[in-house]
Amino acid sequence: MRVPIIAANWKMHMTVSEAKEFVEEFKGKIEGTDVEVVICPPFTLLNTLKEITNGTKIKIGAQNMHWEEKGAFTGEISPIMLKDLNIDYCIIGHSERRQYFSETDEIVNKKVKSALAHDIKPILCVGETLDERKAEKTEEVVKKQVLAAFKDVDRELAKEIVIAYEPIWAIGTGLTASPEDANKVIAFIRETIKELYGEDISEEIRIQYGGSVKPNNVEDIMNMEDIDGALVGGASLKAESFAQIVNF
Ligand SMILES: O=C(CO)COP(=O)(O)O
Repeated sequence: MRVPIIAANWKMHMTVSEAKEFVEEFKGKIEGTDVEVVICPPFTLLNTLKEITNGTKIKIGAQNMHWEEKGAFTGEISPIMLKDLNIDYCIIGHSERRQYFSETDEIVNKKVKSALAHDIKPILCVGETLDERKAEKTEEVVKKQVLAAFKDVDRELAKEIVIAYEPIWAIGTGLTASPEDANKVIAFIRETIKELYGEDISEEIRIQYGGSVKPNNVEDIMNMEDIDGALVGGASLKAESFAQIVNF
């Protein structure tokens, strides 16, 4: 049985006072949930959020990390620093990082391996552009991203990775893949994991959908057989709407 996981990606939003207000309202609304709930805020909020969510069901993740433990990498944050704050998860390879910060499949693979080595669970993002979808290359693109990200990752650690399938054309656009289409690609990703690690790992690994998930479409998405959760951007910024999503 895979435990569903719904994660907030706050991207470059929220101040300390906004985050405190959010948690104050949000924590009481999700007490009854069996879903694993993760909030991934900007680095500046990790410490505060870790403190104020202590004793709640909320886990905290970062949105990015460097793969090295320390060194002359101005502006970067290392896995040691994240672990120092007891951070549970880290989003890796989000399409915005691939697109605006030139993250390649090789970099994503280094970050995935480094996160796992430091006991941080990666939320690994993959997904195709609109042009790639129109050219019917979705499976090819997603498979290449998955194979590259999992390169040299041991079986036992592989199952700790959460994969987020986020079609780029559905992010922040209000367009969503239909639940059936999203499920089809996610089932294909699961098949790819099976080819790599066998059926037991592929049945255990959790795969989320991301891209304009809202309170009004989350239930249809979560009801699909292969979809184990959601990675939510815009609709995770308000406690009320993110709580509705978690309580789908
Ligand atoms: O990129 C996303 C989550 O990582 C999705 O963002 P939206 O939910 O705003 O489309």
